[in-house]
Amino acid sequence: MADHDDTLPQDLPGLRVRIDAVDRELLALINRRAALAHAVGEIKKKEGSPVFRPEREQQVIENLKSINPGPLKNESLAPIWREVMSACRALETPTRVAFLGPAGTFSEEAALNYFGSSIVRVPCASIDEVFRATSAGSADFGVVPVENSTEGAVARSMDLFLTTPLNIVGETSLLVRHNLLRLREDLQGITAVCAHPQALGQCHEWLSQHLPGVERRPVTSNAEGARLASKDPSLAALASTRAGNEFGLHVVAPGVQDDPRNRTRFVMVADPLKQPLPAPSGVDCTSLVIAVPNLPGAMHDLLVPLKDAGVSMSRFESRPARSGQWEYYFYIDLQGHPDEPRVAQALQVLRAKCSFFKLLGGYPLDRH
Ligand SMILES: O=C(O)C(=O)C[C@]1(C(=O)O)C=C[C@@H](O)C=C1
Repeated sequence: MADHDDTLPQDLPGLRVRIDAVDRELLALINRRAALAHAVGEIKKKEGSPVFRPEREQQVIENLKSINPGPLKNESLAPIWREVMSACRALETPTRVAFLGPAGTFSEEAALNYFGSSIVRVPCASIDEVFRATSAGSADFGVVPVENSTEGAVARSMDLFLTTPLNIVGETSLLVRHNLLRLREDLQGITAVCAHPQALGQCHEWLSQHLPGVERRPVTSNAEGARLASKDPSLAALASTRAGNEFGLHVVAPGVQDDPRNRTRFVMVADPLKQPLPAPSGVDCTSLVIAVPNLPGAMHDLLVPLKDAGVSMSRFESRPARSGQWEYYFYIDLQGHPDEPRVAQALQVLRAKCSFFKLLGGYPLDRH
C-alpha cells in the first residue's frame, strides 16, 4: 500500500507522488463502495423499499467516528461520508429535493448539508410551494425551516404540518450568518433593505444602529432580496455570502445578525406513502402536534405520562387553532423514537387524552 511506508519523503514532489498514489487507491475503493450501493439499489427496486435510509447513513458515520484512528478529525468525517453516500445514493435513484429558493438560500445550504450535493435541486418560491411540490410528488423530499434561535418558530411551516399529510424524516441545524450585501461597497444611499422577515428580525438591532430609518422590505427569501439588490444600487440585502456570489454583490458588512450563534433548524419532509418513518438510529427525536380539551388541568395530565415513561421533551411550542376560541395546537418534540417502548407507551397514553393528535415523525437527531 502506497501510504504504509514508514519513511515519508521529505520533499514536496515526493509527497505529492505519494498523495496521487493514495488517491488512486481511494478512487478504486470508493468505486467498489458505489458498486455495492448500486447492488443494494437493485434489491430495493425489487422490494419497492425506499432508497434513502437516514438512520443507516447516520450509523455509517457514527461507526466510522468510533474507529477513526486519526489524524483526520472526527468532525471531518460526516461531511466527507455524506458526500460519498450522496453519490452512491444517486446511483440507486435520483433524489429530488424541494427547498425555498432561489439558489443561494440557507434552505438550499441545509438541503446540500443533509443530502449531499448529488441531488436534483427543486427550488420553490415559498414554503407553501415546498410542501405542495413534495405532496404532489414533483420532489421526493422537502426542506423547510422550523425554528430559529433568535426569532423562534417559523409559523408557516408549523401551520402546514397540520394541513398536509407529510411526515418529518430528518433534521439539520445551520449556523446562519447574514451579511449586508449590495452592488456598491458602502452604506451610502441605501433606500431599502430586502430580506425574508425572519432575517430582518434576526438583524433588527444592527439595522436600527447602522441604518436607522431605512425601510426594511420583507421579500419571499433572502436570495430573492439579493436578486433585487443586484438590479438596483439603492437596495441592499441580508443574505449568505453564497447568495452574494450568486448575484455578484459586495459584502458591505459581514455577520450582521444580532446573535453570533444564530442557528436555524430545518426538517426534511416526505410523503409517508413513499418514504416510511426511518427506523430508530439510537439517538432520535419524535415530533407530534396535539390539542387538548379546554379543561382545568388538561396540560398537567398530558405531562404526567411523559414523566411516568421517563421521556424528555426537547421542544414545546403553541400555535393558535384559528377557531376564534383561544384554542391552541401544541407542537412537541420528544427525545427518542416512536418505536422505542417507553416512547410508544407515552404516545399511547397521550393519544387517549388529546382532542387532536398527529404524529409528525420520528427521525435521527442532527449530531454534527
Ligand atoms: O444501505 C443502504 O440501504 C444503501 O442504500 C447504501 C447507502 C450508502 O451509501 O451507504 C446509500 C443510501 C442509503 O440512504 C443508505 C446507505
